[in-house]
Amino acid sequence: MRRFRHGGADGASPAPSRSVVALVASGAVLGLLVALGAASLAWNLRQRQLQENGEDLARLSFVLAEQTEQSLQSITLLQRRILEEVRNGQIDTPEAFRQRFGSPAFNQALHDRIDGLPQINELGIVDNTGQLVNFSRGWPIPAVNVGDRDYFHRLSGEAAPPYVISRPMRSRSSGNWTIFLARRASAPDGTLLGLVLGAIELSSFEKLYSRIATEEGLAITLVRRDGVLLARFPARGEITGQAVGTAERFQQLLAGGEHSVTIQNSLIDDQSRLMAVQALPSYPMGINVSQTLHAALAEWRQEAAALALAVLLIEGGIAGMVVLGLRQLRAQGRLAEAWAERAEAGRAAALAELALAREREAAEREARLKDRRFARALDAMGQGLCMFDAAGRLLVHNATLHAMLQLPPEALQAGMPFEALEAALSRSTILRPGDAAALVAPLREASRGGRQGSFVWRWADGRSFAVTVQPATEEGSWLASFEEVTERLRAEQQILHMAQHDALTGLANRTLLHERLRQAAAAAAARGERCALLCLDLDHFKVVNDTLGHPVGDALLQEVARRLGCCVRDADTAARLGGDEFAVLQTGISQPGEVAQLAQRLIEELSRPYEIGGRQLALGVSIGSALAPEDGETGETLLRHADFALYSAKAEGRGRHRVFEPAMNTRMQARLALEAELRRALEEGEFHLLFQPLLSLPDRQVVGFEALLRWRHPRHGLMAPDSFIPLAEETGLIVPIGHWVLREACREMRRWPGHCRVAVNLSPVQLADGPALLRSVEDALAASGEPAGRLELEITESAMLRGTEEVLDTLRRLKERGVRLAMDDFGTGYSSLGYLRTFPFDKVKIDRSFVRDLPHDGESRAIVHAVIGLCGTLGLTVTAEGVETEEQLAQLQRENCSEVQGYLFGAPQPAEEALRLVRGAAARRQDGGAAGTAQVAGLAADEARA
Ligand SMILES: Nc1nc2c(ncn2[C@@H]2O[C@@H]3COP(=O)(O)O[C@H]4[C@@H](O)[C@H](n5cnc6c(=O)[nH]c(N)nc65)O[C@@H]4COP(=O)(O)O[C@H]3[C@H]2O)c(=O)[nH]1
Repeated sequence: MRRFRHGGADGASPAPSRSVVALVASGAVLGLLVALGAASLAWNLRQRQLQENGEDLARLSFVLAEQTEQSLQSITLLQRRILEEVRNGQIDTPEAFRQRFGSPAFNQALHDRIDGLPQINELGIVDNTGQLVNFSRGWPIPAVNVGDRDYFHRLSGEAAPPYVISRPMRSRSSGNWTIFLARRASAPDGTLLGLVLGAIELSSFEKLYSRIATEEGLAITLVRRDGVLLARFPARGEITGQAVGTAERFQQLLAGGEHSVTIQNSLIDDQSRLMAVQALPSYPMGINVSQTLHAALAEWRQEAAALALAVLLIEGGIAGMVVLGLRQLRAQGRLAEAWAERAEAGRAAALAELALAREREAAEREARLKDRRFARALDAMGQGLCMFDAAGRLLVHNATLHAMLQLPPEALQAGMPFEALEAALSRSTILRPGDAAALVAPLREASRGGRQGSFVWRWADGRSFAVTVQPATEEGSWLASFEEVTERLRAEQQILHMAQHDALTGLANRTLLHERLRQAAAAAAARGERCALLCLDLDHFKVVNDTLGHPVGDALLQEVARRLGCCVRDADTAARLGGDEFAVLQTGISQPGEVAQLAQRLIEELSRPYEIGGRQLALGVSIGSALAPEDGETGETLLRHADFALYSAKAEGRGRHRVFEPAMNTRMQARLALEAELRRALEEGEFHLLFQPLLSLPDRQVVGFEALLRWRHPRHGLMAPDSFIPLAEETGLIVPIGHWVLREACREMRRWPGHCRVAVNLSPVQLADGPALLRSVEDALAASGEPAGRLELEITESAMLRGTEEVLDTLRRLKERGVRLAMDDFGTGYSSLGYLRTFPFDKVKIDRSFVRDLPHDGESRAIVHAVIGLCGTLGLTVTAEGVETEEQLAQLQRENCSEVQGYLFGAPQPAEEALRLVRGAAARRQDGGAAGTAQVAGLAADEARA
């Protein structure tokens, strides 16, 4: 009381003025510290945001570079195979090159080779003058010359590089923006023979990028290392093919290491961008994935705004407190004066004190309000937040964190140590056992000064949260923020999954299989852990796909993949290598017999009938396997050896499993040589036809011949069709060969009397392309000038098994044209009788396996009886095949069979002998009498025996 009176008396009180200065100074220092702390926090958040976005961009550029590399690898593989053919075929002049690779047969081969490789648009062959001589797009080849193209100049000159990736240009065959991967074919003396071209349309890259680059400000660019722009999303068509940088700039962007991320000014849109550049490992190209800084920092701007608001509120709070303190000091001063001047005016002083108390109360209310506003701002943040002091006790947290964890309001309390926090989290209804401990352990570590930075907190229910731990103030307090990143992680996982899995079946793709194979082979070589690679090929899938259409083919492949998945263990890898090729990597093998057991299981499972779209389908599977480390120590060797074993399995009749043996290496070379020879045989005229007579009953008159193909091989001599037709069907060569057979058979028929027909065998592969078959038949008939009714086409019953509307339509159109249709090998397929009603056949040929056992075998007798009876009802001719004895003939005559064919009447014979046979028979008919016919049979039987 005295102190106040004294100060008030001399009018210059030093104590209150010192308090005022101290109060204002501490308010200013506190405000400054808060502002500095917030600025530092904002800067750290910005750096973290850039780092996270940069990592995302780097990951994406890596995945896209891998995928582009794969596309180019598939072209390179196909080109190398063609260049190997140049070397193996000892092609050493440009003329020989043009002849070998400019043929229709090679056109079909090109088409087949890119079948199932959607990333390649076209394969082409160019001669040494730049003239296009073949391409996979079709036949005939348009007159196109690429002699003026940059890649032709570079590859045709001296010291040419092994290959060139062209500038983007409009393809002269398709008109679309395209880049070419061109390789030079040289003779052994270095002479230019021509080029092998692989084309990729740029729109395929741009489509892919547009699907991926959905985030704002994202751009994906494919560039050549010399800075030429190949493709970009968002598209900038006007600068495609132009240099948008230099080789130096490209190097500079890569300088930061494999996954370098930098901030650069884009040379394309002049915007400041966060860029990640990834070079392709084997080609002079790179992927640049970038995001505008504006878009990259969008999230950060929101956080910074919330922080600024929070700082503003805190600063306001501090200012309020200072003002309040000043007022209080002033009030104290006034009160002291009042005490001094009016000591006896107790009542007035009491009133003043009361007023002061009210004022203080109001100021406190104001401060509480500001606190609440601050808390509300914190709660409004999208991220969950909590702050800990240096001793690891909870200081502050926001409502977002509460909501995220679905905790009751009182669960988190200021001052809580970690043990209490873990106990509180364990009471959350959505956290599972272990989730709380998984969070608190790294937080505790952070409080000891260990782990600061970001980590992902995964919940047992599949959700993930990015937790960022960072220092908050110098006194050792620190902040943990929580953001749900489940969707973002899922999207990243999905991109990774897409790059490693087959889109149709979801199985591992070739890239992933190679990776796992490499790891397993390395483990086998280093630690003796055995693994095996099984290569699978679906028998006859191509025919099903071609005849029933791709949707059915796709559904079938998906079902195959599902069954495959059921047969293997989790540790194994089931993969689709493309088309109908699958593979299984079996690991952890203790006995080699386990491989055979798995192969048997796969054969049984995949051969069970399939029900697709209400239709029953049958497939077989052939399997080849190789075991590591015995059969190969690297992934490549294992794959090659399993492939050889697969070829052996297919060659031995399909539907079986073969284990790799060293001798297969040699056999494989022989098979590849046979394939090359088959291609050459057509051009060199090594095929010819034999003709086997068809006789009517009961008069035994020759009514036609079946044309049967033979190959006069320069080294192996005469080859029967069974030894090369399956390979011709597999490679598609059966189409040009079948066309030759039709023309040749119709040409020969012109020399026979008018009542004699010629029968020609059709392969299911020919039947699969109806329009091409119709053209081929038209062409053969037009060239011979003979009526269509003299041509009979034999279609095997197994081809009909895959019958569809399209096949039926082709048969109807052939029938409308007047061609006769015969069902061959009747009785060897399923539900044969149904086909006779549905398909427009004129004739049925009973398979020789039923005729062989006549007349003694009761079952064969019953089948022959039933077929002849049914065909009689339907008005169809019946030909019995493979008649060898008089006994068989007598039984067939008893059943009223209408036609016969077999060694008893004549073996397949050269055209001149067939001609002599019909002319002799005609002469004898003019003489009249069955004696003549009997002679025909006797003569033919002699020939058969000879
Ligand atoms: N045991 C016995 N066999 C007899 C008798 N009479 C004829 N054969 C043989 O039975 C086969 C009849 O032809 P296929 O059933 O159409 O069966 C043919 C046909 O499916 C196919 N083929 C032949 N030429 C062609 C062709 O130009 N194109 C197509 N796609 N396939 C052809 O090759 C198969 C085998 O032809 P080839 O070896 O010439 O064998 C011929 C013929 O020599 C007999 O009394 N007893």
